[in-house]
Formats: sequence, C-alpha cells, structure tokens
Amino acid sequence: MTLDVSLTQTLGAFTLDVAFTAPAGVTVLFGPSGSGKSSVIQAVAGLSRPDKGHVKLDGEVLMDSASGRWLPPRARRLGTIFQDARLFPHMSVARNLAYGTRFAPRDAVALPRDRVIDMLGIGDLLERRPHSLSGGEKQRVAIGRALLAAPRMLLADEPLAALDEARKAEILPYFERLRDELDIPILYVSHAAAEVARLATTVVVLEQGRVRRVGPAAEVLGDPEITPMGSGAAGAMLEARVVTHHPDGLSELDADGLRLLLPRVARDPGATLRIHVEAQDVMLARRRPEDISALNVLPVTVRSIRMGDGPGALVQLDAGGNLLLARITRRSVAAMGLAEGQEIFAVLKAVSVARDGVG
Ligand SMILES: Nc1ncnc2c1ncn2[C@@H]1O[C@H](COP(=O)(O)OP(=O)(O)OP(=O)(O)O)[C@@H](O)[C@H]1O
Repeated sequence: MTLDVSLTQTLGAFTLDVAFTAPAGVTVLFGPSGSGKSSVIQAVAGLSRPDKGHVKLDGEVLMDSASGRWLPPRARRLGTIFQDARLFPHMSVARNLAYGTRFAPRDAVALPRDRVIDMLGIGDLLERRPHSLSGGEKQRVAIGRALLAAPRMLLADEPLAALDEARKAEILPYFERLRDELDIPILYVSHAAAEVARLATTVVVLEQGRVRRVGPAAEVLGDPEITPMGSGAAGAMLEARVVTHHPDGLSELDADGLRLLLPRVARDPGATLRIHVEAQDVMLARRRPEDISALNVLPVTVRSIRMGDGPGALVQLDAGGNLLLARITRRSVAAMGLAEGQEIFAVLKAVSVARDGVG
C-alpha cells in the first residue's frame, strides 16, 4: 500500500508545496514548528482542499485537482489520530470503540475487535468513561477506535505531543506494534527526533512548506546536513539485536557486527530493536583509548564533517555499515585534524543512551 502525495496549497502567507511517496510502514513527517506537517495531514485526510495536486492511495485517487475528483473525508477510509484523543465524553470506552466500527464499510476486512483491544491493552477500560482515563489510556482508546473503522491507512498528527514523558514512553510501544504487526501504513507527524528514530520506516523532512529530504529513517537521521545543528536530540538510529544479558545489569547488542553494551533492555535475546544514539553522547578519539570508563569504543570511519556557524560541528561516521553522528566542537575537528576517510574511534558511554531511545 503506497500513498502518493503531491500538493500545492496557499494558507494565508504560507505556501505548502510538497511531493512524496509513503511506502509501507511508518512514514514520519518531520520538521520544525510551522514547516507544514499538519497541513499535509489535513490535505491527505480531506479536511482541507489543496489548490493543486493529487493524493492517491495504492493508485486510487482520493483527490486530483486536474480531474476535479474529490473524495470527502469519510469516503477516504483513513483513520485519524490527533494530539487530543477526541473521544466522546458521554460514552464508555466500549461505545467509543463501537462508534469506530460503525464506519467500517460492510465489505471491509476489519481487524477483530478482540485483537485490537488486546493489542492496545484496553480490555480493563471498556466500562470506563473518558474523563476517568489517563492521557495515555485515552490515546490508546482513540487508536483502537480509528483501527476498528477498518482504515486503509492511519494518519497520526503528533499523537504523543500532549503527553508527559512517562505517558509517551507508554504509548510508543503501541505504535511500534501497529507498525510491526499490522499491514496498515501510517503517516505520522512528529518534531521529536527520538520518536522518529523509534518509529519511522521512512522520513520526510519538511522545511518551510517544502520537502527537504525523503529517505529511509537510518539514512536521513544519520545525515549531518539534515540534523538540526543545535538540537540536543540530533542523532543517528541503529537497528540492533539483543545478544545476551550480562549479570551486572548490562545488555549486549549487535548492530551488523557492531557490539554495544547498554543498560539492560527489556527484550529477550534474539529480539531486534532500535537505538537512538544522540550526537552529543558520542566522543571521538584518534587512537583507541585505554583505561577509560566508557564501555563502547567503536572503530569508525569519518564519512563527512559539517561545520556549524557557531562553535559546533557534526561528524558523520561509518561504524561497520551503521551511520553514527558525533557532535563535537570545530576546535576539536581542527585539533584532531579530522578528515573524510580517516579511521578513528567513537566512544559511547553505555548509560548515555536514554531509556526512551531504545525500543
Ligand atoms: N488555514 C490557515 N490559514 C492561514 N495560515 C495557515 C492555515 N493553516 C496553516 N497555516 C500556516 O501554515 C504554516 C504551517 O502550519 P502547520 O500547522 O502545517 O505546521 P506544522 O509543521 O504542523 O507545525 P507544528 O509543529 O507547530 O504543529 C504555519 O505558519 C501556519 O500558521
């Protein structure tokens, strides 16, 4: 299932002019506030009318300015999830879910209700009213309601933005399950790099209403030209397999031959997960450092160096086929004499990988 989007739309003083294709999996629209992410969702959902362009889902035309075709939102059969769960306050969770089912066309193959309830862990909430649910529980019910309408695609506009860190950590795994267990593509808006690293299959980077870059998540997040220079959350994404858990509370992981030690991860050996390594947590050394406390000393090759306008620089590293980013000072780049192709060592403290950066 592929979503093909090409849109031009004037919104006050802002112009949206984007074209991209979202393949299966989670496609994250990523960019700063005001870059046009929500406007894309609105247009795809049929909640706004672009001046020009088309939206096609697996070849079916949802809108096309050239032919004048325009499917109203409901006929598009896209499930939408917003920041606020938008549940019906006077209905129980069970009735909110049933409301979703009403919109499933008779011939649609809907997910079984029990499977949705089980996937989202909301079985104990069915008799409750929305006002008695936590923000995270409400959002899980909203996802369930959207799924039960048998959508062909899910649109999620910053679904975690209104939640505190603990609730975000609670909901993220559910989106991972949707990505991994269902055959429903998801278009997902976020401006949080850690969230993108955890969820995205494909990343569409928006800037001032235009597409700056589209590509597989690891490639885009590991690109120093894309990563915002000043952002603390800038960093690359690695896919790794749990090798074993050590008795001292560390887990050993393998990313294409790259061995990493991290604080214990909540997965069994053999499971694969993603690790978001923030650029500011990576140190560089010309020679293999000895007698240091950091557990991860990785041989890497410098792929590119992006000098910032201020004191900082981003260095892109190839670590056994994985991309890593290191944020260091321009002064260190000069002092170390760093250059493309150079073989050096990246140092990563095990404890520096944030809990929400692993999943
Ligand atoms: N109906 C409208 N009329 C006028 N301007 C609009 C309209 N809708 C959006 N805009 C403007 O378009 C720009 C992009 O807005 P949009 O909400 O798509 O950005 P965003 O990337 O989702 O931002 P955020 O992360 O803050 O939600 C903003 O400058 C916004 O003010």
